[in-house]
Formats: sequence, C-alpha cells, structure tokens
Amino acid sequence: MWSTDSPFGPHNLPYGVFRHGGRPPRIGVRIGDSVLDLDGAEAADLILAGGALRRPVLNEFLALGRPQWTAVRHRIAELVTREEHRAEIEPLLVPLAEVELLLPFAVGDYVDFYSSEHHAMNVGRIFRPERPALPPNWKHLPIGYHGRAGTVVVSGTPVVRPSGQRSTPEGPVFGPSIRLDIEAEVGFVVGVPSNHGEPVPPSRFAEHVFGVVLVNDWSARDIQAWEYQPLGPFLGKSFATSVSPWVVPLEALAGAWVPAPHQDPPVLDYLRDDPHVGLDLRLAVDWNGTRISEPPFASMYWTPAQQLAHLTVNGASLRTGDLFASGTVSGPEKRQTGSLLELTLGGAEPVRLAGGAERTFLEDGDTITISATAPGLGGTVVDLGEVTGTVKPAVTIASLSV
Ligand SMILES: O=C(O)/C=C/C(=O)CC(=O)CC(=O)O
Ligand SMILES: [Ca+2]
Ligand SMILES: [Mg+2]
Repeated sequence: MWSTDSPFGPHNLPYGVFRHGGRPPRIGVRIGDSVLDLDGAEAADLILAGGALRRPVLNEFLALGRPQWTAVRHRIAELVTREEHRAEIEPLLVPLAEVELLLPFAVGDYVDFYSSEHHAMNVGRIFRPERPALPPNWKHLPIGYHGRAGTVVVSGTPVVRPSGQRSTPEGPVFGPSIRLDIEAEVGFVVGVPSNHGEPVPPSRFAEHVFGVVLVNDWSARDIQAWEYQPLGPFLGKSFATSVSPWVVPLEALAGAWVPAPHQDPPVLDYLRDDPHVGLDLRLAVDWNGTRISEPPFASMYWTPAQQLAHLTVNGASLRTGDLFASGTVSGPEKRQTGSLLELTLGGAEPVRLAGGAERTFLEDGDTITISATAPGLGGTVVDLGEVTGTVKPAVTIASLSV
C-alpha cells in the first residue's frame, strides 16, 4: 500500500485518461508509478460515481461537483491505503510505463491570461520599448484572450513548427517561424458550469474549479509580433497548446495556498478575493534535458479566483471542461522566467545547454519539459507531473497538395 513519501502518494491522486493493452480509453488515477483503473473500480462497485468514471474523458465526472469529487477522492484514498482492499484493487493496477496517456478532458473554451507582473514587464520592454512596460489597464484587470480549444494537446504530442507571416525591413514574408518559443503556465480546469448571464465571484472559485494542469503555450514570436495589434494573439499561439496528462485536484493542493502579492492600486469590488491567495507551485523548465529556469507560481499578481471572476463578470458562462491558463509564469530573477523571449532578452543572449549547444529560440528536434511540485500538508510534496513536447519541422506549402 502507498504512503505519502511518494509525491504521487495518496495525498495527490491526480486523474487522467489512459490506454492500455489495446483497450479503449479509460479514466484512471495515478498512485506511485501505477495507474488505478477507475473504470474497472466503478464497474466492480468499489467506487460509486453514477457511471461518470466509466467514460473516455473526465468531463462527466468533472460536472458532478465538489461534494462528489470529495467523496470519490476519499474512497480512492481508502482503497489505496487500507490493507483490506489490497486484493480488490491489485487487478486494477497498471504500471505507468505500460500506458499511453491521453488528453484527460474534452476542452471547452480556452482562455489565456497575462497575470505575471514580471513577465508583462519583460515582454512589454521587448515588444514595446517606446512605451511604459505595463499598459495602463494592467493593474486594474487580469488581461486575457480567448484561445483555440481545438489545438490543446496532451503532453508528448509533437509540435509542428508553424508557418506564417513575419515582418522584415523589405516587407512581410511567409515561412516557418524562426522565433519559436514556449510559455510555462498553470491551467485551471472547470468542472461545474455556470448560468449564462450570472457572474461567478471569487468566493465561488472552489465550487467551479476542479483542479490544475501544467500548460506550455507554444508561441511563434515573429508571427505574433507582426499580427497582434490591435486585436491580440491569433495564429502565433493557436497552433498548439500542450497540457500535462494528470489533472491534480484542488484538494491535493490544500497545503500550497499562500498570500498573493499585495495589489496596489486596490482592485474594483468584483475582483476582491478574501483571502487573497495564490498557489505555491514551483515550476521547472528543461530544454533538451538542461534545467534553464524555475518559475515561481506564487509570484503571480492576479490570482486564479480573480481570473475566474473577471472572465465571467460580463455574464459569460462556464462550461465543463473549460480551461483557463494563468499566463506565463515569470519570477523576478532571470533564471525564473517562463519564456525563452525573456531568458534570452529577445534572442540577444543565447542560453548554453549541456553539451555546449547554444540556443536562442527552439530548433527542430528540441524538447521542452515543464514540471512542477507543490508543498503538501504535513511536510509532504505534491508532484504535478510534467508537460513535454518536441518540435517537428514545418510542413512546407510545397509538400501539401494545394
Ligand atoms: O505583451 C504582449 O504583447 C504579449 C504577451 C504574450 O505573448 C504573453 C501571453 O500569451 C500571455 C501570457 O502567457 O502571459
Ligand atoms: Ca500565454
Ligand atoms: Mg496556445
């Protein structure tokens, strides 16, 4: 049976969807280096969830709401910690190494925020050197945009280098991006929908949000810089957004809430959260195996509850499976930035990787892995797993049948 010594012990219990032995996708929960087959557990009446665990995605389970999430979590914890259940669950355990992990939920709407003050300052200086680094609205509302849910992919999915327009002194040219970048982010997964027309205040965050994934918001900086004004990110970010395969329930992060940075000027009433707290998630970014950055999520200026309140304040409704990402996580130090744009100062200062290779932006064949841990209750550690992706060469127009 498992103990909390493992960062994937019974205090974590993240949910995912896996394929094993040629069978259709099933919902499972990670425990240690195994996956507990929850489809099998519900079929055997070891867990009662009204059939929601016998589906190929988490959505029906996500829609059940917090009382049911808690009940199922307690039951799973019992099953994996009590000796009396060993014989029942042993046939339902699959080695992690033998499974393929799939996108765990059907993504509804996808929103990406811009909530790290350090990131916004850094990018502002690089993209708009002639203007104040922070736009005038930045400290009054969590800036965001609606992204492309259909290109959210699970960790491990190859990322094909996008082609598009970029600006040159001779005018715009078309071709594969030459400034392909990453953005290390944290994504929040909505379970319980809201009514169209009714804002969701910060106090109701935990009623609606089920849990957390890690996000890499791949970004083509050259395409982005040319296209984004005045409407915001479009093709420079819509080609792929990778998420980690394990959705870590908010309950597993109960020991990770910390006071969020003080907000000055004070925010408008609808954005006031009490307590004003963020999550102490410690991210790490590896480039071809070299650790290049350790972004601290606790430094985010806008909290997830404020982001949720803002994105619904106009009456926009939430749907099960909606994903809202925090925005790039960058701390105050250079080795804490969540994008290569920042780490290389806009491509001016290369990063040296193990083996001596120098990089500014991503080359074909490069692999980026974002991982994270959080403090758990009682001195434990909660592992959020990782989101990884390898860059594949651009598909050239000539190779397509037009
Ligand atoms: O400042 C800009 O024009 C652009 C900023 C970004 O690209 C960042 C973005 O996608 C939002 C974020 O991840 O923080
Ligand atoms: Ca982003
Ligand atoms: Mg994206």
